[in-house]
Amino acid sequence: MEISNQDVPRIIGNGHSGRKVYGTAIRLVLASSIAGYIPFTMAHAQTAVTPVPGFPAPTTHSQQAYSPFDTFTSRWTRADARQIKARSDPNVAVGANSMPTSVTMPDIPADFPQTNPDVWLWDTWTLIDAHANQFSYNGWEVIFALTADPNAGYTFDDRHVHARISYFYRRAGIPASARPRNGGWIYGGHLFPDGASIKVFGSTTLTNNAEWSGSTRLLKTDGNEVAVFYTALGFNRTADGANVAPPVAIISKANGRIHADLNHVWFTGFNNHTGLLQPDGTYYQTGQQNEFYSFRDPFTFEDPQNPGQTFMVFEGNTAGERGAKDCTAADLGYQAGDPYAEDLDTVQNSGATYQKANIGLAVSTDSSLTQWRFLPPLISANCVNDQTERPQVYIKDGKYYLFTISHRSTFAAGIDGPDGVYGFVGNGVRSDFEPLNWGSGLALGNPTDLNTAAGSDFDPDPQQNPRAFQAYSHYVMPNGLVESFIDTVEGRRGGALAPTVKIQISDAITQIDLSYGQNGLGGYGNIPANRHDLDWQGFVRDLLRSGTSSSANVSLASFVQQQ
Ligand SMILES: OC[C@H]1O[C@@](CO)(OC[C@@]2(O[C@H]3O[C@H](CO)[C@@H](O)[C@H](O)[C@H]3O)O[C@H](CO)[C@@H](O)[C@@H]2O)[C@@H](O)[C@@H]1O
Repeated sequence: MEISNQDVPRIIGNGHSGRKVYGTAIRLVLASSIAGYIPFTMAHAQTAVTPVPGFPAPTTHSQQAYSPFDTFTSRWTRADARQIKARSDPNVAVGANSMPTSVTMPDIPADFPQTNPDVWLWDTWTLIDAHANQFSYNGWEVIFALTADPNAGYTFDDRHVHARISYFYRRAGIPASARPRNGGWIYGGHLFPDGASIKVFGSTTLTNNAEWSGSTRLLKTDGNEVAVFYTALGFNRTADGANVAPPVAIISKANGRIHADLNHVWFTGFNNHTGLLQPDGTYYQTGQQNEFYSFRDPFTFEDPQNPGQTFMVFEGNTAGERGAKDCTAADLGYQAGDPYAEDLDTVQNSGATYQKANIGLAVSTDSSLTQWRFLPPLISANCVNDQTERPQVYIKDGKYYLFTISHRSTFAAGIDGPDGVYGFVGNGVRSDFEPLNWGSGLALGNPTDLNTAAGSDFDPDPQQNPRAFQAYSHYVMPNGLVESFIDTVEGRRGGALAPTVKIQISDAITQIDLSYGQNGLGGYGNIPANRHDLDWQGFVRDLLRSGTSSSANVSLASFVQQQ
């Protein structure tokens, strides 16, 4: 039986709470199914999803767009997240709608190169404009990364409380095949002057502070002023590293200027750091509500559907007391009569109420981007996952993708999935987002046991599964290129840029491009600019005039002459 959109309950359309709603209507197609419960195959928006035997059907998400200022928050439900396992296990998910390999990052070799032997680096991002185009500056590609000192006496896992934002640069326009194996990034040093970022905390007493992720905007594409949006972290710790109070997290901004000559790139400014946002306890959980709260990782952008406004997405948690048993049937997201649905009380008593991530939204209220106002979250993952980190907005073919990274360890009881990048698609910044890839959300995960016929779970046992944590902090770049950093491969710790991979993105489906690089693995740290600032041509003229004839400069010159 088919029902038209007139018959669909008012989850969509202009009548819903008087909200302005964007986009097209949906159709539900009912079909016969297993086990005699209300049978259906969904044909919402574009993706048809058939339930996997033994698993629930995913939640119906219309992809319907709402105004960014609306109160609608989409849900990544338990019914959705259970699709990760349902559709990953080749023993279960055979045939259509399964994803045994299409969302798995290829194996990184254990002999990977360090990006720089003198620094550990992890979360990495690029110099972008308001639409996430990646700019070179005067012929140099520039990246920013969280870094720590491998020789300072702390462990790789304790690096977070010592994190400083650093920058790296390399000549633009040279193909990955002509670069050194480690990508050829030159370490530029810490981005901010020593002692500058702690000023955000004013007179608050701290034992130490750190700089966490992370995005950098070239404010005018024909200028050199940049704004760094980052998370200032303040800690009060005992000598053995225990927090005596919840860390203070302040989403902050500092402005500076980029400079470059024929030999190097450098920055000035960044002396004044402005705190922009701290959680409000209404939409976004505070440290008082939960000492393990997450509030960080700002990413700013302009939305073509709402010209003149600058928005920010960030990582948050649903406000309220830690562990409060207030997940709802909608957070679980099961269809009526689904035999594989869970009981709400059982879920809440499992400890899942400690996992309540969200992706937050804020809007700037001044032209200098120093005043911001919270808007309701875009997505919540109540009773599903505790951390939706480093969110980004990615617009392609008129579709709005929200990508976010998450860990296996932060999924709620009863849900399993790999460390990796998860994604959601809608028709606007605020949408009823459909989790990518058959409702699961998984866009690109680390290799797991589920990729082998013998596998049955995401067991990170290093013997069976030495690459379960091979890479993390994936960032999706123009043209579907995805960069990340190496965490652990066969027990070897990384702190280096991972090989770039490429995903094909088409509506609600993503698939790794195995024709990219060698069997899907491109160059280590292949993070190319897709735009070049206006001085680029002049810079290259100077370069040619200077007679500098290193192989890199010759490659650059020949590349430019082809443009
Ligand atoms: O360094 C803080 C920034 O890093 C992010 C994203 O990578 O948060 C990561 C997080 O740590 C986990 O991920 C690590 C891999 O990067 C892993 O090595 C570690 O074992 C994990 O705990 O850092 C905090 C503090 O540990 C934790 O809550 C996160 O999951 C990003 O969100 C931060 O800005």
